[in-house]
Amino acid sequence: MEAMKDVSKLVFTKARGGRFRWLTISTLMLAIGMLLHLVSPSVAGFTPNWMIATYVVAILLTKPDYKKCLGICMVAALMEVFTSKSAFPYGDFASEFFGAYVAGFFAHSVPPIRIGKFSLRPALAGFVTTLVSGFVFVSILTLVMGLPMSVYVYGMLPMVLLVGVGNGIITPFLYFPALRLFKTMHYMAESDVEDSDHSKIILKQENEGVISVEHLTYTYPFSKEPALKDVSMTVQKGDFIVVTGPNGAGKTTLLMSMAGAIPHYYGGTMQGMVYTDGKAVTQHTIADLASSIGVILADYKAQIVTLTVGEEMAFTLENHGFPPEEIRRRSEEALAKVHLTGLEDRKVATLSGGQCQRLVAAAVLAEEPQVLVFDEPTSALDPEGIREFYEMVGELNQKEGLTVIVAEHHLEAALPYATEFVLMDQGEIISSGDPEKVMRFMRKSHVYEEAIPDMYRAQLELEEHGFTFKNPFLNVEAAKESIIHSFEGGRDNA
Ligand SMILES: Nc1ncnc2c1ncn2[C@@H]1O[C@H](COP(=O)(O)OP(=O)(O)OP(=O)(O)O)[C@@H](O)[C@H]1O
Repeated sequence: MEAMKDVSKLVFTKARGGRFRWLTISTLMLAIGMLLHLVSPSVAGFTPNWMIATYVVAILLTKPDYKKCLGICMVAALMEVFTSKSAFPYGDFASEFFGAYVAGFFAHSVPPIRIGKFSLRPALAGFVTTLVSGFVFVSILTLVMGLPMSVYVYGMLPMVLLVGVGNGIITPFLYFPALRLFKTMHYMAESDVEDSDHSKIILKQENEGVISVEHLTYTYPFSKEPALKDVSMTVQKGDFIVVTGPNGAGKTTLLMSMAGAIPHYYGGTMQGMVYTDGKAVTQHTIADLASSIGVILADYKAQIVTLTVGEEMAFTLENHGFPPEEIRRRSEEALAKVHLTGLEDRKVATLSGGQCQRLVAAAVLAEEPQVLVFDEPTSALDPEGIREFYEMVGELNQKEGLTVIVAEHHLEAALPYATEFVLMDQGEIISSGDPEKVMRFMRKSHVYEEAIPDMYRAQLELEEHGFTFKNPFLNVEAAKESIIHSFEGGRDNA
């Protein structure tokens, strides 16, 4: 470790984001490579190696780490083995092993080398990767088949050189249109800049808490204005935090930064830092973060990937490699917590919206996270569904000790459970603390005043007429008690 940075405010992060986009782009490129391989005619016995050209393009575009480069190239090799007419197709596995590292080297360590706006890197990467991969392939073929040296030297090696030149020409023709296409789809990073590497610095959490957001200013890729501006906030174990604010205030962005999706998935630029479990979010892997912080998105149906409740519960747990009895135990416990016990065989399509949402919560709970993050969970629920939802989340918080963070516009049902209420506007936290204090601020400053629940608004209006109340009207019981108390002599000026 080189340097000590204990002032989070100074930490700058640039991330390309899209941790999984490499998979999408590579799959598409390899599919294109396979099609071209099958249909391209050979000219005088010569065809370019489309598979190498397309995996080089995929690796240059997405710059995955070397392990992922190897993964991409092994898939390419498998496709080559299935379609190869060579006498020893398995040599492709060895040749593409070397190809992976050469292409990875060009992506990570070779600068773009520009002539005007045009980068020479794709042509060079296509040429050199094909030479290395081809050389390994023909050498193995010669050895395995016992071919004469003269065939190797005067036939195969010149052919490798020729295919290398061919690939040096076709690779840019694939690279630049693909770059343009994926950029218009916002699949690409804004620029060639590498992700910030914080591996050599010690980042120290300043405030204690399971999550600590410290002076965070964050700008999405392709965006000029920051979505969060110098936001600081601490989440303590067992907290129930409700975040509100007008549309575009930055609620989802704040939640995504606490869950680590920012910057790991979204990319963008960040000043300041978010810490979970005492560790900077940029120094966690996304897998670590996903198992300690469970996220239920506003579009929760997009998180369902299987057909039945039981399958959905098992899906992530199987991916974690848990044995069947552990999967059964965790599934049953998590379904019980969201009141869906016994529905394992039900088709997901037959569940109500509220049940689907609880299923997603159960699947997340089965991973036994410490923190649950809900982004606008009640936007598609009716009033009864909203009430039931908060009863369930309230139980998870109070009985199971889970820390809960919710972005919410429907405050009436959420606030009775809140230990802390946060008001955001234009990317900033403008008030936070107990719900009563923040709602008074909303009323006084006219920021998102319309979201104040009717019951509490009535209390504030009555207070403006000189009444005082024992308890804030955060739920019917508290309001009833306060009104009775007031009639029994709590009125100030009347
Ligand atoms: N993926 C994105 N790329 C670029 N800008 C984004 C992206 N997502 C959100 N923004 C912008 O960031 C700002 C904050 O958005 P965010 O979704 O966090 O607000 P919000 O308070 O959750 O709003 P809502 O209540 O409408 O969901 C907005 O200006 C929004 O346009």
